[in-house]
Amino acid sequence: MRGAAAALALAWRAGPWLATAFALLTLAGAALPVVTAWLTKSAIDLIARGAATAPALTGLGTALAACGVLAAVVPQAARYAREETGRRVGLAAQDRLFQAAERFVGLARFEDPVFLDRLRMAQQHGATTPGQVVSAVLGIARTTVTGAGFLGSLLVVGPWMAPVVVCAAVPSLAAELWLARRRAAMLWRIGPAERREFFFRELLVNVQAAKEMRLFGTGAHLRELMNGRRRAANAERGRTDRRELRVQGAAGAFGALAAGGGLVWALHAAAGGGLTIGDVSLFAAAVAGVQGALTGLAVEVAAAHQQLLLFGHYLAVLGGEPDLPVPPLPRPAPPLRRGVELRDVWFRYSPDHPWTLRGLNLTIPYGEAVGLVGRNGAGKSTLVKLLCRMYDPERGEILWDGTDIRELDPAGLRARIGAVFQDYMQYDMTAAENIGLGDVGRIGDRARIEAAARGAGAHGFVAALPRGYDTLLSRLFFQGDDLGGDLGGDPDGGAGNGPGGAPGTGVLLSGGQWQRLALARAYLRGDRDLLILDEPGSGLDAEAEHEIHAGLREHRRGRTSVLVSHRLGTLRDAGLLVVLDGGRVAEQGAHAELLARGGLYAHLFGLQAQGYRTVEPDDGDLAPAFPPGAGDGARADLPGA
Ligand SMILES: Nc1ncnc2c1ncn2[C@@H]1O[C@H](COP(=O)(O)OP(=O)(O)OP(=O)(O)O)[C@@H](O)[C@H]1O
Repeated sequence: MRGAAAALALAWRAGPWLATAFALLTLAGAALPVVTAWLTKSAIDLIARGAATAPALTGLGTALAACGVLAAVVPQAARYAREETGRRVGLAAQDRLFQAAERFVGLARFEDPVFLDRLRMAQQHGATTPGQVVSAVLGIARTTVTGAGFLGSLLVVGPWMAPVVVCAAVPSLAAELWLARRRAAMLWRIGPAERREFFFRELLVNVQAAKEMRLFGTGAHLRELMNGRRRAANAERGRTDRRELRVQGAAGAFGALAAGGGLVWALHAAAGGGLTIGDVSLFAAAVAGVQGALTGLAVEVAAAHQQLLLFGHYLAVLGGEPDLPVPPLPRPAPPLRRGVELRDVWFRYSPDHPWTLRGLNLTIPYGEAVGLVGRNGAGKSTLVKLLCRMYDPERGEILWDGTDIRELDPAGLRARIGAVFQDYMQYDMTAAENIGLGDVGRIGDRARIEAAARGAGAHGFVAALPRGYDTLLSRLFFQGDDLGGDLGGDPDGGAGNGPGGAPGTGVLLSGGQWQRLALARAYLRGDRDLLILDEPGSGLDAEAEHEIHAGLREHRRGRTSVLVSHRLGTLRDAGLLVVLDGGRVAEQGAHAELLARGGLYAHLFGLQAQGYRTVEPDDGDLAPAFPPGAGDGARADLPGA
């Protein structure tokens, strides 16, 4: 009932007038068959009794014709009202669903397969169920009106037949409800297989996957994995369909036998003079009408029941518990004045995963450029995500100027942070939008976007694109064929970039160019209190890396920032270098201090520097160019020096 009320409320809010019109048209359509049957009976009886006068026949004929016209028009109008209601409800339901998904503060929900299955069901059924429930409720009302009308007629013509016909339909109703529950359970059961099938389906047409698929010849293998999921899901669906066939067939045959028996009685009664010919016509229409109505009722109730069971997933997502606790009245995140401190932070991605951070203690002082270093898997990106509160530590705390970030408004905290993630996004949108999404409040501010692009070394190649900043960075769509319009929009309002204003194709960027755009996106938020850059230069050529890190050094001066990089040369002048190992801070200090200490940093730095040596081993210099403790003497050989 809660689901039905929620679905109906959604439909009502989406368009009260439309919903009312839909209801009235449906009820009018329901009354028409009963009125038509009575008019037909009256006409037949008048003619059979020889009492038909011309005006009476004209009146009845005109009324029947009017019913015919209405019967032709009303269902069309009702269908339009239903479709329009469905469209509006679909939009409202989709918007509410994605708002709800956005309300989850962190990332954990999106890594939980049960939640993802539920989200898929919610997406599939959230948009359509409310419209279908409205249809079903009105369908129930329609069949009830039609059924009640015919049942009344049956009571007049053959009173004992009415309960028989009703009882004959009861098994059908019970069977439909049982089947609906089984079908909803089956859809939930096959959800994971269908989600995997969807994954393989997307993979098979994904341009990035296409390269490896062609080279490694994995297409057939992946296709088989996809088909296997479809076969398994089809087998379950087939089993359900066969069960429905058996159960519905038996219930239908039972009802038909009852109706057939009644018809035999009516024919005998008419032959014996107990019923008029008009009565027989009305009786046949009434039996068919009541049975049709009851079967329709069973189907509508069952469909609504099934939809509501599935709609439960939509409501579960909407009313889902927050993934990370937020106090009812969170404090606004204040401007950073002292720094961010991680105190004895323990974190693992779930209780099934090993600890990623194990009692990590670290202070990021205000105004300091911090460099974060460590082997693959040491936990650097995890630390970055915790700083943005994508997850909460299981033990310990993260303090923003002394306040636990769990007490702060998450949106307010994030508004104070600018970041480039290691797995940054490449949006299939225009270059301006790709940068502007860093700060949607300024997405139309072309001057700021250009300034951010210049800072990230992206302005040159963006300006040289066919439509400059308005060039679509995608080959998935045509430029200018978007009915909804671009977010950042062309200030001149131009449409396509093809010849004659026709839609043109977009452009693809290189890996390093994408990376510079991601950096520009972060620069658009460059005035934020904390700047986090996770491997911002990994795809850049040597020249670009040098140029960008010089810009970054300038940008980070006096700002609180964390830069993660494996290219240790780019971090050497960070005020504080922090080395992570085994989920803890293994060492920290300035470059020279760490080299002198001869620990992990010195080891990694030495290995990397060896690769940049200009002196060949044959020259007698077999030792690493930067042995532990070599200090600044070897600096000249390193890029970014
Ligand atoms: N979303 C996740 N779910 C489960 N485990 C994860 C997740 N993300 C990372 N991990 C695990 O956490 C550990 C630390 O990963 P993280 O990405 O923080 O390392 P990193 O230091 O940034 O490594 P790299 O230098 O390779 O980027 C790894 O063992 C990884 O498998």
